[in-house]
Amino acid sequence: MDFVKKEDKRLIAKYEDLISRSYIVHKPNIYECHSATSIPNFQLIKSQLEMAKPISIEVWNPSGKYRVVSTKSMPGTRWIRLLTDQDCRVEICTEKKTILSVDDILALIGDRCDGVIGQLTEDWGEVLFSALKRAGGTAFSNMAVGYNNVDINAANKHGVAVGNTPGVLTETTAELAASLSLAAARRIVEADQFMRAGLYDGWLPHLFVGNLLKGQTVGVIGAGRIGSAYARMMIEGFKMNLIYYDLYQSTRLEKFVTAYGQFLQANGEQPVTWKRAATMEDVLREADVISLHPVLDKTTYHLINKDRLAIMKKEAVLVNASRGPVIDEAALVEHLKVNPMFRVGLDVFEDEPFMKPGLAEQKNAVVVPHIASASKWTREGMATLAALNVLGKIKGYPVWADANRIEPFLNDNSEPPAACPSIVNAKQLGLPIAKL
Ligand SMILES: NC(=O)C1=CN([C@@H]2O[C@H](COP(=O)(O)OP(=O)(O)OC[C@H]3O[C@@H](n4cnc5c(N)ncnc54)[C@H](O)[C@@H]3O)[C@@H](O)[C@H]2O)C=CC1
Ligand SMILES: O=C(O)C(=O)CO
Repeated sequence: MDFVKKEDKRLIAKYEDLISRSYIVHKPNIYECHSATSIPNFQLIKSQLEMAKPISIEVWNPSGKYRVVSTKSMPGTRWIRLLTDQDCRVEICTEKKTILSVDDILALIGDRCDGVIGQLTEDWGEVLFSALKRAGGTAFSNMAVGYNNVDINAANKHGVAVGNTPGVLTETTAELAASLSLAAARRIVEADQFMRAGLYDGWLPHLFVGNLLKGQTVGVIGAGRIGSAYARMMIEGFKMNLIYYDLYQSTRLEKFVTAYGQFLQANGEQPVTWKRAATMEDVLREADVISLHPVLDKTTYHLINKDRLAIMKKEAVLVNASRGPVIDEAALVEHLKVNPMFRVGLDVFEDEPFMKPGLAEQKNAVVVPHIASASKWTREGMATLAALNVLGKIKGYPVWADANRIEPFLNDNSEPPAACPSIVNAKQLGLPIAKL
């Protein structure tokens, strides 16, 4: 008997026949090689295994018919069970490095792969989609709602369905944007640092004076799922008035504000109001707190630039929990330097994981590492939706007709519908749509 470390799995995959004949057995941390001497070229195989720079993986249901790769370990186990129950062999990359390169992912795809669950940090373009197609794959899903890291044209060219994970992260992300709004408006992080530094020596009238939100105007740019949920939180929670800018009218949001305003008035309070702005500049000029929630594409790249920062109120709060490049971050750093009362709350950065020079030193910036969707329920749900997107395509299921109504897929107590929850290029690929 001999042993090969589990990290050597990538090359082991080349010797699947040995594994299938039980010469090599999966154990939690190692591969146990039985009857080593009877395996032809065992020493050669072993030295190749030792020389290679392997991609370490963990395997579930090794005998599964369909090979599904996840480029990262994801929260929860339901997503794994849903795949293994449907005859999938699941390989999860356990490599220590945070961001996998295209070469790393090519190695994971290998010669035969039915589908991949990937992450927003990865560059999914021509190279990876052509490799996936060559390996027999037809399905990819981002574990994210945003898919600006994916070249949809390349996916279409190679007939690969691209999934994303809408809805399950709407409230969680909006709550983080609301947290950043409050933290910036009330200078929470600055005050925390002051306290921990032992500088507090008694209450003072001027100590960490910030902005009151009640009765002020909240501006939302991109009033889709998350932008609308954020708007409701700020309106309902802090009785702010709304001004929003989106390419489309958000009728549901407008109706909500109207009804809530009527409720407040009926209770003898000042009603809240809403306005759909004709231009983004109107939002920037009028709002006291502005939160960015559009998709990242050509139309929203550097949406907030030097000129647009200049028209915002000097004491405004700007929040970004969408994508970093929506703001010209270098221009923002300069703006923060000369406008100490202007504050920002940032979850995302232009050159993630880096910040532009100077940003970390600005006290009027609250910065967190892209955690807006980071609640347990949401992250487990994202993993489930991503897995079901890939599974559904592999099994030939239709695409769910309304990606905004994904609750049936998230119920732990029942089996999910036989459908792909959200495939963004379903139309281009001519995929069938499920009846709800
Ligand atoms: N920081 C984080 O962890 C997270 C970030 N996100 C980001 O938030 C984005 C939005 O997510 P959802 O609300 O679910 O998407 P959504 O599709 O419901 O909303 C996006 C909205 O942006 C609008 N829009 C597009 N182009 C625009 C433009 N040029 N000007 C103004 N509005 C424009 C769309 O009309 C749509 O209403 C995602 O694409 C993703 O990049 C999402 C979840 C978590
Ligand atoms: O879903 C997304 O788009 C994220 O940024 C992470 O939740």
